[in-house]
Amino acid sequence: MNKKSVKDVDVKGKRVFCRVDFNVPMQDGKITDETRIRAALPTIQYLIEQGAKVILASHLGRPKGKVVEEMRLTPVAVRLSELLGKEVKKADEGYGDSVKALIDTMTEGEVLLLENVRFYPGEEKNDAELAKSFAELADVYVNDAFGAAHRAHASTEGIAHHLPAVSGFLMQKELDVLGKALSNPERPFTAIIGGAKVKDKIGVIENLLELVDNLIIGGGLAYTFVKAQGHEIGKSLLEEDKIDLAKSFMEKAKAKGVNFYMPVDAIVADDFSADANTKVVAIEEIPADWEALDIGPKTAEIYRDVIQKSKLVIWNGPMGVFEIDKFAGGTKAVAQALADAEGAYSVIGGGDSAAAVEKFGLADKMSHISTGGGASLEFMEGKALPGVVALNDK
Ligand SMILES: Nc1ncnc2c1ncn2[C@@H]1O[C@H](COP(=O)(O)OP(=O)(O)OP(=O)(O)O)[C@@H](O)[C@H]1O
Ligand SMILES: O=C(O)[C@H](O)COP(=O)(O)O
Repeated sequence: MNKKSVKDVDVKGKRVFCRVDFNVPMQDGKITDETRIRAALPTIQYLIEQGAKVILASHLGRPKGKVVEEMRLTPVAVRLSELLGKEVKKADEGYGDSVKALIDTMTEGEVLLLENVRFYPGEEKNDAELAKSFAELADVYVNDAFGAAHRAHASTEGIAHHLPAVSGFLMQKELDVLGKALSNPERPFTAIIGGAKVKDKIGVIENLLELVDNLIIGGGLAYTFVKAQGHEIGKSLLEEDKIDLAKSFMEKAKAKGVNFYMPVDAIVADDFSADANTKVVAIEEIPADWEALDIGPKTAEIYRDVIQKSKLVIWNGPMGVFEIDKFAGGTKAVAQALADAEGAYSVIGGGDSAAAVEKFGLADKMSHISTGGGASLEFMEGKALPGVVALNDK
């Protein structure tokens, strides 16, 4: 990567504003998945060891510029303190005099977590004044929030214009792994694209069609492609206005010699629920009153075979409604195929696919699980990430 990292600056005794992505799922005030907190530890620990005054900032949820009590970062400070084995102070504000006073009392190696930066309307607007207010708290800016790097916000982009601005270790690792995969892929290179909607995956399919040997389609978005092939899809998810686009993707794949894999069978249900009646049908035989909620066993077998023969696999989006056990089989089969494919480097593109791999207990079998959902998707679309662009060049 051509951006400076935390190793390229002297942080000893300095106040370091470190943007992390602690946007973790919470239920009743409890953190239900702490992956993102753990992923930020190497940078935080390094800053502590180097004798920096570590000022951490993050968003949590989407409070839309207002204080939302349930979205305070207090539970994160408590957990982080346990993971670091040292006290993490927690500010009740994100900037201003009260925060400055707290920072004035900090000694080298101490850690302070600021309040949710999205409590301020200026954060998501990338307001210049707010960015300055954040910058006034520190001497150096470190961005380790890969998960939020696709957002041009005051704490991810604006602040970088006021301080020496470098990347953290997580940011570096994510960019290195994803960047290498897209610029110099080992072949055969396979991309698996699932999830709910074609509309959300247009950019990524377009970009990957230029790069991959195999493109595997699954999830709700697959049925717009099935319809584009001329089959009836019953009540399955359909984006009418994307049928022509789906056709053009299939034609482009053919022209480029990309193998385009689509479901050949599906698990259909008479209702979108855990108690629905289900059956396996061939893809051209989806009954009018039923909806396809998972790929079928024959499809899973074909996809497994392609995955096994690949050297690099990138996966974004589940193959079915994996939150309901009855429709989780296809997603699980793909996850298992990746886990078993010893010769393949497997990259999970964050979001729901990462949650699925966790749910099936296969996370430690994957080569890299991105901490960014939207960020990894935009990266795979070939877009520049504002939070990265703003950092200092080497
Ligand atoms: N056949 C299907 N019919 C309806 N919904 C489906 C189907 N297959 C998958 N889904 C749903 O798609 C959702 C995931 O889609 P989404 O596009 O958000 O995936 P993603 O890109 O992995 O997520 P993220 O945006 O978090 O990265 C899941 O909630 C899943 O239940
Ligand atoms: O969860 C994420 O993908 C990141 O933390 C970004 O969150 P956002 O989609 O609310 O900007």
